[in-house]
Amino acid sequence: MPAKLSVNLNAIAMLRNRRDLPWPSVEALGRIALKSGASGLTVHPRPDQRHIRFSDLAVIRNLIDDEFPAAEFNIEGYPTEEFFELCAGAAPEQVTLVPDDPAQATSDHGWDFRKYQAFLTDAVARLKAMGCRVSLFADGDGDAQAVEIAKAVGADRIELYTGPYGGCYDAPERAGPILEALGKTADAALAIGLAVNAGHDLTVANLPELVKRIPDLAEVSIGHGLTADALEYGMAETVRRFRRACGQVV
Ligand SMILES: CC(=O)[C@@H](O)[C@H](O)COP(=O)(O)O
Ligand SMILES: NCC(=O)COP(=O)(O)O
Repeated sequence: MPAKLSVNLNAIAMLRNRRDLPWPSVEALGRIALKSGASGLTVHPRPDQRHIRFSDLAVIRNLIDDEFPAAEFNIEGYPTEEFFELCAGAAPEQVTLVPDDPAQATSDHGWDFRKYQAFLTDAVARLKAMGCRVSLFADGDGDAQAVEIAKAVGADRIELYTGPYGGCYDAPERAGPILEALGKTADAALAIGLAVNAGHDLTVANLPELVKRIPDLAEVSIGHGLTADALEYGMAETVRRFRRACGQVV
């Protein structure tokens, strides 16, 4: 089965937060994404709420429940008490735990599974008790032992951190070994019954090779590149609408 697409709304929320105005609306754009066949919506609320606000979570939960009951809500973040409370309130189908420092601009590494084994065992158990599927953000460095620890702490899935792969956009000759290491990590996970997600800096250009190397990829979550494309491919019609609003005959 082809990988499912979960649309990450963080970039939309970040644009919205430039002004004290309700647009672009995470609800409206989330609705368009789901109407267009995305299988879920992803958010990564950070403690300073610089992208997704905590109040967005109920809006997205209601959107899914009321209009797209087959879709999934995926919430990503570092497991603080505040994060557990957000998950308890929003009841996401999937939680992806990410080892982010609050000051980090964006996610840039997976868990150190050896160091955080006990911590993750507790966090995963708490989330599973809430009924959430749990995925753990993992470096795609081919470390099979790390993947075994991800399984041992009770996770259902890992999410491969694809930032270094996405970073090869201007030097595709560097992508081969990075893709192979991601593939080896996925092979190790799938062999022990862990499903595999992937995300970070994925694009229309780099997805085909990724899904070819990892045909059993369960889900990709994509925000930044997808939002950039939405702007680029939506710009022409939008300029025509504004020209009409100016009274121009278009
Ligand atoms: C875990 C991950 O790689 C992404 O979810 C990332 O956190 C996207 O969030 P930002 O768009 O806020 O960088
Ligand atoms: N989990 C990765 C994600 O949700 C989106 O990352 P990006 O496409 O914004 O880099």
